[in-house]
Amino acid sequence: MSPAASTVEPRSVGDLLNATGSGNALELRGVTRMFGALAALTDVTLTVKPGERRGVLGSNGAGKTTLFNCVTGDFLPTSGTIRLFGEDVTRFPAHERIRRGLRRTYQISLLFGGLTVLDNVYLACRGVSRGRFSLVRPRRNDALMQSAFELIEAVHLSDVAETLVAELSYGQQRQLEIALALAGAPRFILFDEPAAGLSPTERADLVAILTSLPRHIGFIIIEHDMDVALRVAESVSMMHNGRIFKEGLPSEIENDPEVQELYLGGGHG
Ligand SMILES: Nc1ncnc2c1ncn2[C@@H]1O[C@H](COP(=O)(O)OP(=O)(O)OP(=O)(O)O)[C@@H](O)[C@H]1O
Repeated sequence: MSPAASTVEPRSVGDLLNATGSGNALELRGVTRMFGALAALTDVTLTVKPGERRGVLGSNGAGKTTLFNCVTGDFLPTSGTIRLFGEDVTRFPAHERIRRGLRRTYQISLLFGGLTVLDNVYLACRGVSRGRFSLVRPRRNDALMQSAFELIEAVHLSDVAETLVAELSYGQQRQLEIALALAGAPRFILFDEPAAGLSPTERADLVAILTSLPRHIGFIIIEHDMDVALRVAESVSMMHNGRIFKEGLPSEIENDPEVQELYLGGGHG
């Protein structure tokens, strides 16, 4: 089964609405997150349609990672609501959101360095499958193993499938993280600065991988590299001081004087 062919049964009326194209994949309404007296997010409202590819840009401390943490359930918002495919998941634990097709990558690597690329991806596929506690040794024609090979190919790592992760380049490890996020028929992925620390060649490879993802998988990409974000995203939300202050097409954002002043001027690290 290829990632493009993956399907998830509808779980709710919201899912059924989305099947006809009238719902949103992700919807935040008035989301605020306080850390003591500090407002990391203030009244954030954001909607992303199924299959849409959204860039979220902003200077250091703008609230981008906190936004992701609220969507994944790593943090609960102080106020506001979060809906995933029409369902209110605001108070759901992270694993319930994963069950509904949400995935994320992290800025920090979470890979098993002592295992091969194939083992890492196979375990990710196994972890989100029904038989995840089986101790039976996998065969190469096992359906999950086939899925693992397809995901490895989708992130351009077929040549190093049997290589230990600790021996991969940094860029290859970031590509592997994308494969892990693709395991188990995701419907929406949050990419947290996937281009950070990559060489120009690796960035070009990353752009090719992200633009080739199956069209039904929507995503948000947080990126400091404006060039990567604007090439991958179809729409962009700009954040500053915990608020979304502008949304538009990549071409509109790129040429916006306020964005240029705030993002390309000072404050961007
Ligand atoms: N766990 C936390 N405890 C206290 N303050 C936090 C916590 N997480 C984030 N913050 C604060 O919330 C604000 C937003 O941080 P956040 O990490 O979301 O920004 P960001 O846009 O992702 O920044 P960067 O681009 O540097 O990763 C910052 O002022 C940060 O110091």
